[in-house]
Amino acid sequence: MKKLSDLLYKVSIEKLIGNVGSSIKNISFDSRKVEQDYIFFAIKGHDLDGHKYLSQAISKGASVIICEELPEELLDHITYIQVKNSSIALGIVASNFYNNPSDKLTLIGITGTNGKTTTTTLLYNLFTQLGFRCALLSTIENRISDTILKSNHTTPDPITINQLLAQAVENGCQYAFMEVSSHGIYQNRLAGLTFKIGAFTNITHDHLDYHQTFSNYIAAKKKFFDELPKTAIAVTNIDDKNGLIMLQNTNAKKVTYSLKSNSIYKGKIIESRLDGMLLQFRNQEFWTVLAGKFNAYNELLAYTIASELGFDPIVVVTAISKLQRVKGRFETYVSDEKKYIIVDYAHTPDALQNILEAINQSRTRNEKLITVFGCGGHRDKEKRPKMGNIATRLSDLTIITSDNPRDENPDEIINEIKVGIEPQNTNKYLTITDRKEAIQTAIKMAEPKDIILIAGKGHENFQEINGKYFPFDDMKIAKELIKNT
Ligand SMILES: CC(=O)N[C@H]1[C@@H](OP(=O)(O)OP(=O)(O)OC[C@H]2O[C@@H](n3ccc(=O)[nH]c3=O)[C@H](O)[C@@H]2O)O[C@H](CO)[C@@H](O)[C@@H]1O[C@H](C)C(=O)N[C@@H](C)C(=O)N[C@H](CCC(=O)O)C(=O)O
Ligand SMILES: Nc1ncnc2c1ncn2[C@@H]1O[C@H](COP(=O)(O)OP(=O)(O)OP(=O)(O)O)[C@@H](O)[C@H]1O
Ligand SMILES: N[C@H](CCC[C@H](N)C(=O)O)C(=O)O
Ligand SMILES: [Mg+2]
Repeated sequence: MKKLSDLLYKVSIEKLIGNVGSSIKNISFDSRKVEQDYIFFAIKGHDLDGHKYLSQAISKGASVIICEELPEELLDHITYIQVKNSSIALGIVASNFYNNPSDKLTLIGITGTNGKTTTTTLLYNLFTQLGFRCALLSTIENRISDTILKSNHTTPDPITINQLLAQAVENGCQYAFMEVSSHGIYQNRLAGLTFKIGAFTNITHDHLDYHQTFSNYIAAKKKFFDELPKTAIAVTNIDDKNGLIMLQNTNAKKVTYSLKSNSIYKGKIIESRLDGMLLQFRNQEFWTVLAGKFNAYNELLAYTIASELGFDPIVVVTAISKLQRVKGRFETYVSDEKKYIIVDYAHTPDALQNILEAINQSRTRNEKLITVFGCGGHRDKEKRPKMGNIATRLSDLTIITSDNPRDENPDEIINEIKVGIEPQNTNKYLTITDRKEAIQTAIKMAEPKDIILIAGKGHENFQEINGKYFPFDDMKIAKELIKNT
């Protein structure tokens, strides 16, 4: 049990009704999960308003309500705390409840449209290699040292974040690397956390279904940097045209990295191949098995962060040169017949363009490039025609198929993708709704040395159709089909 008064430390309270001397068993923002002696946070959400569930929370045992609007009828045995923003209060109380774990380790957050999972995973592997116990909060999985825990979000809710970080502290972790999504920033899932470094990868078209406009989306990302303390370091990619905006109003130390513009941490690609790259960071050259220009950015960001944390650049580069590819990110497999399979999580127009350009820059053009991809249902529809345009423009053949249709009709999604195809490319694509069949067709059509890119689902091991999750793993399926074709 924790003392309510201790949990309220740093929360700015507008009005308090009741006493703060009581003991609290746990905290929740979901009335369905409340038990005896819980604090319930009423949050105005995307679809529902948590203020509608006060009586359910109380009947399940909540003794304290933290809300933005007080109910008309107040009960004697309940403590009501009115705040300006319940989600910010939730973040602060969640940190207090778990003894402020982010103060006890070095927390690094990475935001941006693409590259968050790759960079946080590279950092986790890099710092583990340097001999530290580390934690990772990512889209693919959460890790506390060697223990792998399931991840349901890119950036989880504040209770889960603090629970994971507390576990990390208990486990002796010194560093934690986490992905910071724009949803997470906008919904104040990071309130109450102490970051040592906040870093920006890039910003391109995604999630406009949620943020409505591109400037809102930029503002959501920028908020992360605006809220960093003076003691933190704000790192940005200045090759991205919105990179400097992130640093405009931050109190943190400002650090830049780039492959093109002039910056503090300057990198260069000397040679680029499908099986790796020769890179130069500042004046040190090294070979990496990661492929694609975007991975040069991801490795450069990892290098920048490690250098800013005080590690010797030579030690860092040596460790970076040993890093392996991240699951579902430019993951490759070459069959006995020398058909080349690449599985990548490119699920935005920018990411698809980047991976296709990376492949095109590293091939001879004596072989065909076949792209298999679709777009997720119940997600930003503006991505669809753009991705149709890019795939057909940059591949010899495109097989448009389903991603995770969710509650949408997969054929309608495919039709929306087709809208973006330019007239000169209309003879360069097929549509096959069933993703496995689409992969099989690509494998059958490929000849030795041809390259098949399977994009959009990366590490995912399921396909979500109408609320059901069917087992589906692009790489596993491709390998099985290659064996049996
Ligand atoms: C649209 C969105 O982001 N929703 C997230 C948000 O839910 P919400 O607050 O809007 O929920 P709501 O349904 O409107 O309900 C409002 C409040 O009423 C409460 N409630 C509701 C019903 C009830 O009976 N009792 C009750 O108390 C809810 O617990 C909530 O506090 O806050 C929840 C807790 O943090 C999240 O789990 C939830 O994620 C949903 C499931 C989701 O799908 N989110 C995706 C889009 C997402 O967050 N993605 C990003 C980025 C992905 C990427 O590109 O990498 C991520 O970080 O994962
Ligand atoms: N730095 C980068 N710049 C541009 N594209 C990238 C970069 N890094 C990765 N990509 C592309 O974006 C895809 C997704 O990468 P990654 O999973 O690392 O991004 P993310 O930011 O975690 O995405 P999500 O928002 O889904 O969590 C990769 O499969 C690759 O095609
Ligand atoms: N985190 C992203 C991942 C999209 C992956 C793609 N396979 C899809 O299902 O649209 C999202 O939820 O929008
Ligand atoms: Mg991610």
